[in-house]
Amino acid sequence: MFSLGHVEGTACCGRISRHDVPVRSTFVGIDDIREAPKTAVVIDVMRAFTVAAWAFARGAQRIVFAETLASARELKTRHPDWLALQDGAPLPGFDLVNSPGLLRSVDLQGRTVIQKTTAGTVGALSVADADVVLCASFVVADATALFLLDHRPDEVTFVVTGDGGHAEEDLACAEYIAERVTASVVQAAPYIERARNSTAAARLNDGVLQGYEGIHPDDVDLCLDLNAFSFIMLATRENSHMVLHPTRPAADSTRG
Ligand SMILES: O=C(O)[C@H](CS(=O)(=O)O)OP(=O)(O)O
Ligand SMILES: [Mg+2]
Repeated sequence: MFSLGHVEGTACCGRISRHDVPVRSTFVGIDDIREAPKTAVVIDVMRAFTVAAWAFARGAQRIVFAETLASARELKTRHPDWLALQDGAPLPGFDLVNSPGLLRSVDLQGRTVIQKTTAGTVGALSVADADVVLCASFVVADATALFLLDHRPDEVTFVVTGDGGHAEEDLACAEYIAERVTASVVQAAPYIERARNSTAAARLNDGVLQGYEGIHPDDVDLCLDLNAFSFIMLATRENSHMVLHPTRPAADSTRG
């Protein structure tokens, strides 16, 4: 498996290292998107794409994004064996909630999950026409950076889904991934601390204190668990749906 940590950050012995090819990164909120970018990385750390990664870790085969709660219920009606997931307190007609702490004990082997959340799934659907759509969070950060390093698009549009494009946890994760693509060594701790001190983290911790359903005491820590998983999450169009799949970056053999 290719290790990002060992790629030289500068030209060495005449060899142009991978990091010398600039990848231009832009960071936008959902409402800033006017046209589909070529390569989009949709970030939702707390909690949609931490939850999505945990769903795959628990055996889910794919995740279908729903535009609205109503369309999620309609999909569930048409496909009763699919599991419907939404954020907030449990709702009638839904099977799961958008909590990694609650999801990590559920067996999802071979299942299709319908996911509708406040920000993450909206962000993914807003760039559905992009050539490449990755959905990411800290738990798949380096794998996502490796994919970008491998594919080296000229430009990457990071969609910061939370708080109108200003969610500190999402921006920190996006900046970490962007840095991981261009620099050979990156200290992750400052990025993780920005997320730990974010409004979203405070909201979740407060929700635990208030006893809100649909939040687990471990949710924040699970969202900050850097590189818990080594797969990426690629979203593609399937018929009229946008579907997320876990994909392993190609095993490295010849990368310099
Ligand atoms: O479920 C979550 O943690 C959030 C709720 S909110 O956006 O912070 O209100 O939704 P998500 O779409 O996962 O960011
Ligand atoms: Mg979020």
